[in-house]
Amino acid sequence: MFSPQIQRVIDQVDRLRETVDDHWQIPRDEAALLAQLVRLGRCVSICEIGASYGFSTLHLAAAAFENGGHVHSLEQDPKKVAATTKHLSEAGLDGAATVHEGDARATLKGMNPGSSFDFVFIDAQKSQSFDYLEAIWPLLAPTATIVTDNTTTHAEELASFVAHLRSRPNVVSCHVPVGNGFELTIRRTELPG
Ligand SMILES: C[S@@+](CC[C@H](N)C(=O)[O-])C[C@H]1O[C@@H](n2cnc3c(N)ncnc32)[C@H](O)[C@@H]1O
Repeated sequence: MFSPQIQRVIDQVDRLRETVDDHWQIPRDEAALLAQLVRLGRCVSICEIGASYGFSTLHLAAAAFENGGHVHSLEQDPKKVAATTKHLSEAGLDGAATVHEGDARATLKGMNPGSSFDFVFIDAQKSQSFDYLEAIWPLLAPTATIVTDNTTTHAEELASFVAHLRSRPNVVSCHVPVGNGFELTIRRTELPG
């Protein structure tokens, strides 16, 4: 599914699950599906909120690279920013992704990604989900996919957020029970408002 160089780094970061307490990365099957969604949508301008050590970032960047696209990944922990940047470089994907250090809510406010985002992966603090959505909404392309992680593992905590997402204009949205479970939302400006 990926080149040997990229797969080697993905496997290396995957092993952090056994050694690092704060890895918090999505399961392998979910990461593979994310990459397939980016490929399927031919997405080129991707935003990730919450990189951790770069497991999901590597998948998104590998698929974005195939599409000639770029990932902007937002992470507040400097140690994880450094690690993710290193992992991207080891995978030969440093040109396909930029890791932005800081609170995503502030980063998004000052952000000019060049082209509006056609794919967003939200995987940071569940209690801040509404803030991320409000900050990202003006930066979305007319057709955009938004994946919100943990809708199985944190179903109760995310219930009002998911209900809100589904009620927004120009949106179709459903639960995908893979990995941690995620909400797959498509915003298309020509859908009913
Ligand atoms: C679940 S982990 C991300 C896992 C990663 N997506 C993966 O699957 O490999 C959540 C990350 O979000 C970061 N985070 C939490 N709140 C944040 C915020 N407000 N801005 C930026 N990063 C944040 C944490 O430091 C943590 O590394």
